[in-house]
Amino acid sequence: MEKEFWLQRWQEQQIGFHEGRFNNSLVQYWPQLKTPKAACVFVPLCGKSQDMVFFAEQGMHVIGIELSALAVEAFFQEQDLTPDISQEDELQCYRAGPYTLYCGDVFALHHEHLKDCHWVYDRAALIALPESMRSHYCRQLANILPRPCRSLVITLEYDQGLKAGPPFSISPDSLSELYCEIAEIETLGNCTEEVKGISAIEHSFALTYR
Ligand SMILES: C[S@@+](CC[C@H](N)C(=O)[O-])C[C@H]1O[C@@H](n2cnc3c(N)ncnc32)[C@H](O)[C@@H]1O
Repeated sequence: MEKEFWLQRWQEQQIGFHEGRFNNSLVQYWPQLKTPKAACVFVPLCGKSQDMVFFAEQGMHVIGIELSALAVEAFFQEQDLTPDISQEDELQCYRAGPYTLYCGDVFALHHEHLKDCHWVYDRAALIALPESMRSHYCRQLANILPRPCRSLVITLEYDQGLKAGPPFSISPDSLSELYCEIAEIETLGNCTEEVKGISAIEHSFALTYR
């Protein structure tokens, strides 16, 4: 999607993707990744997701990247935190408590930003991107993340003929095509979800980056 599309969604508060509570699959499957205390988790395309609070409550440091300053500022406001704001090249960095949120394009991040992040949480990030951007996104993460690195990835699968994305439908086969050369993929489970009034399957995967 064009950046303008997302900035406008936030401007108009068309944020139906925002759950406002911890994601059920996150709560169910994250413990299986056995993250050590005080680890650092990267949340790409983070919006103002409450899931970042889930990680902070477990003693983790959270690094997020989000295009919209409205989303980043709303997140800190809702957490009652006043961030320090600095400019780092093309990115604005907001820091307060256990959160470091970069405002800008995920493709502007580099290794230095994530050097301590051995964990990743991708909910509504990969599936927010059109097909033309997906492999670029997966390769970008693979290039900038340290090793070892594990990721919880949550996708939605539904009949794309019934509704246009985002969110885009990504089946386990498509996920495997995107990541087979980048990571070992373990299927964790699935459940049914409603997306734009139609039935979808939410799939959860644990990736171990090669
Ligand atoms: C579907 S929302 C999901 C937000 C969050 N992960 C959640 O679960 O609520 C996708 C988010 O990605 C952001 N986004 C889209 N393209 C981006 C890019 N190239 N770099 C950084 N953020 C981006 C959008 O502004 C939007 O907030």
